[in-house]
Amino acid sequence: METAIITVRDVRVDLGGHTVFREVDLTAGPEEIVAVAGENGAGKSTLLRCLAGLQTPSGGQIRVLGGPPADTAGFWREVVSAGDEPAWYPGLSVREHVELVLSVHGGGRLSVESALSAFQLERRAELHPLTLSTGQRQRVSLAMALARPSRLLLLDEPERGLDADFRERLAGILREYAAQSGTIVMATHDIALAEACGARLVTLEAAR
Ligand SMILES: Nc1ncnc2c1ncn2[C@@H]1O[C@H](COP(=O)(O)OP(=O)(O)OP(=O)(O)O)[C@@H](O)[C@H]1O
Repeated sequence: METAIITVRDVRVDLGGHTVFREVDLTAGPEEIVAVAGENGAGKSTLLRCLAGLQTPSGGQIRVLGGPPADTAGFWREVVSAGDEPAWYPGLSVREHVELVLSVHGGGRLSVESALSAFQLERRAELHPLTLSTGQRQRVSLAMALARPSRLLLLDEPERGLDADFRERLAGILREYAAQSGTIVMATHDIALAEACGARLVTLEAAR
């Protein structure tokens, strides 16, 4: 029987005195990519925060990797979350940012060189991320997320800032991650990317 990596049952989130969404159900298994679509404000980022243990639901149940999601070191050894632009370390190049992730979380998935190559960053490797374009910085952020070993990727609008060619390339990278027993849940406004990934599309409806 397939082991669920994520189970969301009848979840509701209230924020600032308003219900963001209610009655949300979601499951994701190994080798599965789930794309969460929905209008601005539907709660896609909020749902990802719940899956990351960074937001407690107001009702319902969430299990991630067999237990409630928890913002703990053990949890983050298996889970990678990439959304808002990370805080770039002063004085560290693109290459050193990737090296830093691998030195903290362990290597084994992608080498520094293969991560730089997969994300077409070789010619920018010695620069500081803040000297790169928006899309190039997004590629660094994704390279850091994909280089280290993990079982679950939580991606908030991974397409942000990426050109059409690179979105196509990203679809292949994400498919490969899933094919290696990974699970991905991503919030996206790019249905073509979701389809190119072979993702199961789930549309989140904002509470009215
Ligand atoms: N800390 C907070 N306090 C009050 N309301 C919040 C808070 N965080 C989010 N919200 C509200 O929750 C709703 C959902 O926000 P969220 O960012 O999850 O939407 P989204 O679907 O990711 O939107 P987008 O497509 O624009 O990225 C919004 O109406 C937002 O204003």
